[in-house]
Amino acid sequence: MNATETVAGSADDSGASGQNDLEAMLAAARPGGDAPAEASGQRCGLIAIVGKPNVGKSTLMNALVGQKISITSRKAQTTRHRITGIRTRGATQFVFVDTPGFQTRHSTALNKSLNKTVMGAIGDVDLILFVVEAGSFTLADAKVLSLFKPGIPTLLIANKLDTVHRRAEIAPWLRDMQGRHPFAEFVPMSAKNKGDIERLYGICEKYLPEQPWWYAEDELTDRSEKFLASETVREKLFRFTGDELPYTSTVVIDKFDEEKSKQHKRFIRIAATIVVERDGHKAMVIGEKGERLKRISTEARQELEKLMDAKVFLEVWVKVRSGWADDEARVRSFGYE
Ligand SMILES: Nc1nc2c(ncn2[C@@H]2O[C@H](COP(=O)(O)OP(=O)(O)OP(=O)(O)O)[C@@H](O)[C@H]2O)c(=O)[nH]1
Repeated sequence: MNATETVAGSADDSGASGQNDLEAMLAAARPGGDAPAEASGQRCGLIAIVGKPNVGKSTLMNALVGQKISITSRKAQTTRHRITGIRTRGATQFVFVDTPGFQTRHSTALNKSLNKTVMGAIGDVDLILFVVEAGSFTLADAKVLSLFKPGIPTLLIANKLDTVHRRAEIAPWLRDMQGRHPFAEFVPMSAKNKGDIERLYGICEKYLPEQPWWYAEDELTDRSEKFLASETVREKLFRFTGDELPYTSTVVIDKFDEEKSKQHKRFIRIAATIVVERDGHKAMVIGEKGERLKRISTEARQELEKLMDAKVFLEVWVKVRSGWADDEARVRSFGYE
């Protein structure tokens, strides 16, 4: 067993905003298709970042991908996994796959679907980054860990090391962790520390197989623009409602049409529906005199215009679907299966 004792410095502010990713579970097909021609010395592989909610997965993902994910590719989805980010450094292409926050507390149909997606996402990756908070291991962490199939190299990412004031306590904790799973390596670090992120690339690299890259060097994501639209509205929804709104609220894109325009290079018309569970939630989203909904749509539109380099017309509706998180058929109809 190889313990990589990395002691991080203090956190800086480079961590990007956390992204909750409930929408990230639409399956597709495996990479391949238009892969670049054979190239010697190249490495490329799939990496899943997995862990219970709030351990810093999104922060880590954003730090590893290097910048806010933007649309760079309009080609059809060619991966079975949902690719969150692609980063090419030197001879290695790191392809990060998405795993929704693992939910252990509730067991609605939505959560069952989420958990299935987590298992699907990590079944055939090349490397798993199992993220926990340094010095802590709870039942929820154990539940996530219990899903891992043997044989896939797994790094224990002991994140938020900057919040651990007594570093001496980490060594016995790491020894305890050794007994819990045959981890390939231990990486105590802070997702907010640039030096740690650099070191992590070096560690991950050797677990990725030698094979030609799947994507062009400058591609960052292969998510569709429609998906990006729903995610952007969702991000603004949660930003402006804070913790008040339950995570079961979601965003459905009803219309996504690119139209011809004389004035604009690209003109995209989008209709989105925010689906909430109760009338009270609907009122919360709409806000006083519609102010909150207006802010959500304005900010989402402005961001989408930048991301897609287009003029965007965005309409956002709010609908109440009571109990939808418990209704399996409905969860499927929203594309979560
Ligand atoms: N101090 C410190 N805080 C961190 C670090 N990494 C993440 N955080 C914070 O931890 C909180 C949760 O981070 P996220 O990246 O949203 O966590 P997540 O695991 O993606 O959470 P879910 O989306 O709920 O699954 C945020 O407030 C982050 O700023 C770190 O290395 N040090």
